[in-house]
Amino acid sequence: MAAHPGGLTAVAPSAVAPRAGKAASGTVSVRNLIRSFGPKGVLNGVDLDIAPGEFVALLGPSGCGKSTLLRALAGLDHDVRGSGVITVPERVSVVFQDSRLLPWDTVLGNVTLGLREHDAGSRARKALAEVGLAGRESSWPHELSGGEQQRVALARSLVREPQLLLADEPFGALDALTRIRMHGLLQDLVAAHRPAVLLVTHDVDEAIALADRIVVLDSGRVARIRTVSPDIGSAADAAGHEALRRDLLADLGVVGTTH
Ligand SMILES: Nc1ncnc2c1ncn2[C@@H]1O[C@H](COP(=O)(O)OP(=O)(O)OP(=O)(O)O)[C@@H](O)[C@H]1O
Repeated sequence: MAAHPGGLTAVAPSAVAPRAGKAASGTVSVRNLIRSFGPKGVLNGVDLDIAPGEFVALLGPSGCGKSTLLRALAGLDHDVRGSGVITVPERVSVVFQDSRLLPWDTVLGNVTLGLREHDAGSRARKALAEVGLAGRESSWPHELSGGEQQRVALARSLVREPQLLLADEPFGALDALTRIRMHGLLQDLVAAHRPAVLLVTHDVDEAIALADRIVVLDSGRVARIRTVSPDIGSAADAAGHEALRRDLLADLGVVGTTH
């Protein structure tokens, strides 16, 4: 196991740094993860496993710690108090709600950013074609719509062939129609590249549409794990879809809601 690039550091003598390592197998494992910002406890003993190629959605009320968990897996937070053990694969990519493209570089430049391989350009062009942006390599980020910018962000993530894709509300800022299109695109990309995925979302329907398993976080702990049947999207299982939706809304404390 190697050290986590994010440096999961303990700053208080009473806190033990979350230990992090890399799993060659591509497995994700979180054990008894505790995290706090100042006096505020955010994650209070999270256990989570994600198998290679598995798609897990993370739902939970606002402020329950979803992004904190994702950031812990990404190794993004520094000077944070906590303890626990995190194991992630070697290659991890992250996408956020905003595309975080560099405004001073072209679409192609953004996708190849940091890639040193001699074939980076051709791989980036292929990734852009996969997300439906062939021919837009020379465009600047400001010339793209919000949905197109998120497509570039997805291409930038996938060109690195991640074993784990961490996605923090990647479609949260998009309109409903673009969002549905992006769901289809993400499904195609995941089927082609087979990364494990952890998707943070507020959207129950998005979670049901995309995930193999849905983890509900509450008060910094895993409150519920629900498996999504592969048939759930089919017309034949409309009742199953509705029942799962109802159960998840109840998990989230939303009762008596049908839509
Ligand atoms: N860097 C930080 N410094 C201080 N407090 C933080 C920091 N990051 C997160 N928090 C706090 O931790 C708690 C959990 O935040 P987090 O963003 O993980 O929640 P979330 O479930 O993703 O919320 P939302 O659904 O609203 O995005 C919040 O109360 C937040 O204010």
